[in-house]
Amino acid sequence: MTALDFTTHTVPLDGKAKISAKNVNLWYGEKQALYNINLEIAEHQVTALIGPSGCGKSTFLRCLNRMNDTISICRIQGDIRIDGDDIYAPELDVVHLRARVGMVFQKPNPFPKSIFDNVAYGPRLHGLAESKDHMEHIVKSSLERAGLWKEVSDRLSAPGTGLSGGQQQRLCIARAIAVSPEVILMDEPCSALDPIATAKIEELIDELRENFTIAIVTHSMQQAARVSQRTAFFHLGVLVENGPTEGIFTSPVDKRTQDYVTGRFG
Ligand SMILES: Nc1ncnc2c1ncn2[C@@H]1O[C@H](COP(=O)(O)OP(=O)(O)OP(=O)(O)O)[C@@H](O)[C@H]1O
Repeated sequence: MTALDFTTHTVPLDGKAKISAKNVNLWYGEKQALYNINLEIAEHQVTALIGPSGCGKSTFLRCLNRMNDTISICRIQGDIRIDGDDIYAPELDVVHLRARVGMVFQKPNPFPKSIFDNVAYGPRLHGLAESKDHMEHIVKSSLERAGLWKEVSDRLSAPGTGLSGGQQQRLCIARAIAVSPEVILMDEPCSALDPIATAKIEELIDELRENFTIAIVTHSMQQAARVSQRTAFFHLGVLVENGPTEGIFTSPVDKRTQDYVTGRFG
């Protein structure tokens, strides 16, 4: 077995970092899944996390809103900050963190509630609406921003689970937006969708970056190229290369990145 190559090539951000991860190591039990990750995520940009299956991209994404806390055998070391706030600080309120850093999963997972209540869930939990009218405004504007309002405005009390797969995923995006997060994490959000629904979500991602910082895990290099401004390539738990997306795909520096983006493995 060849030794792991821990080299990381980084093209620094040209704007502000919203998230900064330093020397992040992570273990599931005895097995190390992330090795000394140093990555900055640019504000109001889309950062794609790519790499072969099992390379640690979802694990890293889940570090950013402490979703890994729910896995008892998971242990993390290092420093992750959002706008300078240490998200692993002992006094930090994880519920508040997850309102700042929302998440959209691979499979659309609306709650078994009405469309309205799916979107109103977070604002209710966090006491964000001052009145019934205010709540209605939050729900409407979240559905509008998720590009779903026109399709559901006449059936807000129908179950969210009755929508098509693509609509359900946009409902989940509306649910994430409703609490005004600063960052949205997306873990392969289009993998269960057909090409038309995928195109709609990709378009939406591009619009959302105006107001949010987005990190997206994707298996599709075409998708990473279409939606992201920066790309981070992971391999065997190591962050191999990160920089502007075009550079990663057209002139990668590391042989491992070259092999992946040219389809030699993965
Ligand atoms: N809950 C868990 N318990 C134990 N090991 C885990 C757990 N989740 C992930 N792993 C392991 O950590 C490593 C990284 O997994 P991760 O899911 O982050 O990779 P990935 O790059 O997102 O893969 P994929 O593209 O297949 O989703 C893998 O070896 C995986 O088996």
